[in-house]
Amino acid sequence: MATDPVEVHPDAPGPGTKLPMHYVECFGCGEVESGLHIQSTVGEQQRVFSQFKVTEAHQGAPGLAHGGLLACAFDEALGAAVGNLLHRPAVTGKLETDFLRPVPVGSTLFIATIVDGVAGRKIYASAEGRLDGEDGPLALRARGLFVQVGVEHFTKHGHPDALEKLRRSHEGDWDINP
Ligand SMILES: CCCCCCCC/C=C\CCCCCCCC(=O)SCCNC(=O)CCNC(=O)[C@H](O)C(C)(C)COP(=O)(O)OP(=O)(O)OC[C@H]1O[C@@H](n2cnc3c(N)ncnc32)[C@H](O)[C@@H]1OP(=O)(O)O
Repeated sequence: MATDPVEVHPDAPGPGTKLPMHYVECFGCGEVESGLHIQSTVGEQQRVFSQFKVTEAHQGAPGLAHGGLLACAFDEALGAAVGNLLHRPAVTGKLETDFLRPVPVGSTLFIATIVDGVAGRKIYASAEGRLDGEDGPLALRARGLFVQVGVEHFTKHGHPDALEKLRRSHEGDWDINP
């Protein structure tokens, strides 16, 4: 698959910037009580670093994180990297996850994401998740294809007040006017 190199948007937040939640009701990064509460920070070049603290609310097997929620954590981390670094509204078209080690309740998953390449509306990103530290044991790998969409994707398919809700959630550094 041939891709163009990633061009980080000139207005993208710089390295070290802690990313705001993109939507207060988002299960991945918002204020939902049993949500994932993922926090992300911009890294160098086209990288973003995210953390997911696994609690009892996130169990599948006793004491272990649910695989679907781990995939959700990667969806959020990859999507945050794509959206914030490229400033392109995009949705997940495909998400592939390799589960290499169990992730216990009480651990923190350190997710390192890189935006790999762009081909028209298609944006490719990948990530690794390590246990309890940036250099901890490798627990997961994921690859995602995100597809750029227009604002009508959210207004047509989602809540009629989608743009207003996003505006209220966001800190205003995104142009989400149709
Ligand atoms: C205005 C608001 C802005 C807000 C920004 C705020 C800041 C945010 C910053 C950051 C935070 C973000 C954090 C979010 C994280 C979570 C993200 C999610 O979970 S998103 C929900 C789950 N995903 C869906 O619900 C998609 C459902 N699917 C669709 O709507 C469509 O299928 C869509 C848009 C993905 C594609 O449909 P088509 O009709 O527009 O385009 P077609 O032609 O089908 O695909 C375009 C290209 O992509 C390939 N493609 C699409 N899906 C593929 C797949 N599954 N596998 C392989 N290729 C695929 C196609 O083959 C095509 O490629 P070829 O151009 O021909 O080369």
